[in-house]
Parts: sequence; C-alpha cells; structure tokens
Amino acid sequence: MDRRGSGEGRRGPAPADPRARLAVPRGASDPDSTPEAGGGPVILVINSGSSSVKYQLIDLDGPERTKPGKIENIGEPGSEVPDHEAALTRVADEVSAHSGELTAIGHRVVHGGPVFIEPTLITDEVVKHIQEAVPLAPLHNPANLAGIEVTRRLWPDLPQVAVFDTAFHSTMPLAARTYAVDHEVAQRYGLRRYGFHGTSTAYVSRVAAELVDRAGLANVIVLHLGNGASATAVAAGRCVDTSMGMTPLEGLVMGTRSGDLDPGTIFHLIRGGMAPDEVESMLIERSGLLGLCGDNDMRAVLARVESGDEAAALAYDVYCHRLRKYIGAYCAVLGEVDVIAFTGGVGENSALVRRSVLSGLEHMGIRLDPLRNMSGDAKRLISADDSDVVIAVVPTDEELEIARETSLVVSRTISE
Ligand SMILES: Nc1ncnc2c1ncn2[C@@H]1O[C@H](COP(=O)(O)OP(=O)(O)O)[C@@H](O)[C@H]1O
Ligand SMILES: CC(=O)OP(=O)(O)O
Ligand SMILES: [Mg+2]
Repeated sequence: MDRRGSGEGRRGPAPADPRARLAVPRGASDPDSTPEAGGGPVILVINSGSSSVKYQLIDLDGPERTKPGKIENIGEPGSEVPDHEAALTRVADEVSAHSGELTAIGHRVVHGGPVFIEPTLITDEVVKHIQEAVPLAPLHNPANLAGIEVTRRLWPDLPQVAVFDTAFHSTMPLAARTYAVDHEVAQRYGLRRYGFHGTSTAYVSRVAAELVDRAGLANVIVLHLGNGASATAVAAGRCVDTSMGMTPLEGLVMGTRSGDLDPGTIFHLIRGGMAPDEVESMLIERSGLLGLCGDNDMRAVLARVESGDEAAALAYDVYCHRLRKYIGAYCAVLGEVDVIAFTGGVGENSALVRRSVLSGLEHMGIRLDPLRNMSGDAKRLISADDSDVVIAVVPTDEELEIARETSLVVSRTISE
C-alpha cells in the first residue's frame, strides 16, 4: 500500500445546471410514498446561523444538488431580512419549484446536549431538549432553533431531522471527555466535554481515510478551521479526543473565540467588576483573532501581516502556535497518525496557514510539499514523498453529510 497516494482526487465537473436534474418529478409529495418511491430522496438542508441561513437541495441518487444558497445579514441594521422567519420564507420561495419533490428537511444543530448522540427526527420533545442546550451553545442553538421552528410551520407535513455537531464525538473515551473537577458538582451541573464540528469531521475523516486506502481504519487528525475552529483525533472512524469542550469555546484560537485559557482569568475579571454575561460575550464574540488584532477574517489578518502590522502578526502567531500544539498532542493521543486533514474556510484555502502550522514538525515525520500545498483548492494530498504522515486538504461537505443522515433517519422511521 502506498500511503502517500498519487495526489489528485478532484470531483468530476458539476452538471451545467444542477437544478435541471432536480426538476425530475419525485414521489415525495404523495404522503404514502417512501423516499425511494419517485427516485432518490431529495433533502433540503438548512444551516441556520445567527446572522445567516445557508441552504441547499440535494438529490441523494446523484448526488445532484442546487447551488448552495446563503441569506446573510439577518436582523442587521439596513438589512431587507429582519429575522429568520423572513429568511426562511425567502428560502421557501427559492425552492418552491421543487417543494413537491422534497422528501425531508435536514437541519444542522450545533449542541445536542446530553440526550442526542445521533441524528434525530424532530418532534416537540426534541425541540425542547435543543432549547435546554441553548446556554451551552449561545451563538448557535438559538439560530438553529429559529430555523427549525419556521420550517416546521412552512412544511408541516415533511419529516424534519436534526443532525447534531456533537453526535460524532459521543464515542470520546471517558478519559478525554471528563473534566478533572469535583465529581458531585460535575454530576449536578452536567459538566463534561462534548466536542463540535462533528458532522464535518465525520465526513472529512472518512474521505481522508479513503485517500490513503485505509477506509474505516486510518488514524486521522482533522483540523476544521472556519469561523469556529477545532482539532479532532479520529481512530478507525471514531473520535478519541477533540479540542472543543462542553461548549464551542474551548481549544483553538478562532475568529472571535479565545479557545483555551486559564479559568482563573475568568474569576479575576469577575472580581474586577465584570458581570459573568459580559465575560462570556467578551470570550465568544470579541476574542480570538478579532480580540487580538481587530479582524476576525483570516484573509484580512494575512493581508495585514503581509504589510508588517504587529498586532496582526501576533494574532497569527498565537493562532498557529495553538494549532501546532494540538497537532503534537493528538499525535501523542493517537500513537500513529496516517493523515492530517485540513478543512474549513481557512484550512482549505490558506497555504500559508498550513505551512506555518506544520513548520517545525518535520522531526515527527510531518513534511509538507511546498508546491502541492500551494496548488489548487480541491481535495488533494500535499505532503512530501518522504513524509511519514500524509497531509491532505479535504473540502468539507456538511450539507451532503446532513442530507445522508437525514435520509437514513427518515428511511428508518418509515420502516419502523
Ligand atoms: N483564501 C483564504 N485565505 C485565508 N482564509 C480564508 C480564505 N478563504 C476563506 N477564509 C477564511 O475562512 C473563514 C470562514 O470559514 P468557513 O468554514 O466558511 O466558515 P463557517 O464557520 O462560517 O462555515 C473566514 O473567516 C475566512 O477568514
Ligand atoms: C460549533 C462551531 O463552532 O460552529 P461554527 O464554526 O459554524 O461557528
Ligand atoms: Mg462552518
């Protein structure tokens, strides 16, 4: 087996007009039909965020899909989209030509709390549990819920499925998911690590394992670097450790979140006069790259580093240092690493970040090929031929993963 593989794994060209394929009539509008009745199941995937709603229609038989849609600036001053109701009504208009073909709606939900360890058909009870997890993901769950509430009203007859970021990490061993705090307090308050970005990590780790011909077997470190950022150690398809914790605040430096810090700093701030809510919003909304240099978009940070800006350079160095530290830690956790996979907006697009993060790790058998690292934005291997560990760029596809999981839940429900 050549663990380094040959390099390119580009997807085939997209059909000229994916909508044309989706226009094939489906049986899903017939209440007695199964997802297979009129062809492949067609899933509307909704990723409802605090200020944006991303959506896509996916026909799993192809898979064919519409262009991803995104409605931004929800509720912001001057925006034509005052709230999630308005945004999702717009989505309904956009997909109305296909609404008769829809089999189900799949929602990204960031925090599943202690209850959900797998994708779940949405009921009132499920909504209640997602609500209970709002304090654990205050940037994400309220927006996810807003999306669910509106689509349940707009499409009352369609099955709706919640696909949780936390689900993939439910296999995390106790030693990795347990905080070393007073046991009774931990029990009473439900303190434990959950981990996030699980849908993306499941997809990327599977593709990465296939890239090295070790499907289901490979040890993979997935670095999901988007607005939120996380590192996960995956052994043979199962999460064994991940950088985010009880909430999506722990771990790496992110666009606006601090990641790891001494909990003592929080008491220091509270004793110094800051209210707990103020500390929380400072740490999740005004920290990370934004807190360090005033920009949370990595492209802007990189442009400023280029022009010699010191604050941006420090922000960049802190970001890369933290990431390098987690890679070292997860090499230790996994013992042997087959692939390090970069994904998310930063991970997929920034050759510079990948280079900075991996520099100095050559003695661990982690060697980047500079040209492969620079070329293109598609799925590919970027390690040097003499690297012991394969390094890969794997564009994430949370939407496809959500569509697949949604379809599985719906099929299972129908056959029960
Ligand atoms: N060419 C690029 N170079 C560096 N960073 C990039 C590039 N393109 C996108 N990004 C970064 O990706 C981030 C968004 O990542 P993405 O995964 O799309 O976010 P989300 O978490 O919202 O899904 C942005 O903050 C931006 O800084
Ligand atoms: C959980 C999380 O951080 O998600 P995102 O990267 O979409 O903010
Ligand atoms: Mg994302």
